[in-house]
Amino acid sequence: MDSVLVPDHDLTPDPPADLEIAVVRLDPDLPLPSYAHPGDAGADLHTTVDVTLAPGERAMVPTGISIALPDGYVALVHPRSGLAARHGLSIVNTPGTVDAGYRGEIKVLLINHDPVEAVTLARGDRIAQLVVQRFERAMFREVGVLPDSSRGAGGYGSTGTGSRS
Ligand SMILES: O=c1ccn([C@H]2C[C@H](O)[C@@H](COP(=O)(O)OP(=O)(O)OP(=O)(O)O)O2)c(=O)[nH]1
Ligand SMILES: [Mg+2]
Repeated sequence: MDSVLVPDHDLTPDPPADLEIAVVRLDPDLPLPSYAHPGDAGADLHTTVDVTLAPGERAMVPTGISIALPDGYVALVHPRSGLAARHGLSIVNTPGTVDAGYRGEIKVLLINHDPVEAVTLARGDRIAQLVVQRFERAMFREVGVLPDSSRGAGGYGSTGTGSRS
């Protein structure tokens, strides 16, 4: 091994942001999206409304913010693992895709997967997290035959589940 990359996210209390994103607060009483810890990938989003989801129920929940991403960036709306573990709460379309040109309010399509318990969220609760990423814009060039690969058409469990070592 040539080198070991040493993480510095715990050593730098407040690392500089890599990217500035314009945000409009449609609900000025609620905070901007924010990272819970230095080095976190996801900035938490808040609900502007009280909401209760019965078992199996889903709802489109407003976050009170709209953003303008620079070209070449996307924001992905991911579930929070604590809510998933405790309540079975997830996102129907996880991860939701917020396109760079979208200027509307970011909304979260929550779903309660718990078979028995309802889940209640209060205005201001952190319900999801936004991960901002660069992406590549592809040019889909049609060809007659694809290049060979080791995997080929194998998928959907073709390698099994046991240890492969
Ligand atoms: O979880 C999400 C997913 C999407 N959006 C917003 C931003 C996104 O840019 C827009 C459209 O999303 P998407 O492309 O996933 O939906 P669609 O069903 O393809 O709608 P459209 O035809 O408007 O693209 O909706 C959200 O606020 N939250
Ligand atoms: Mg779309």
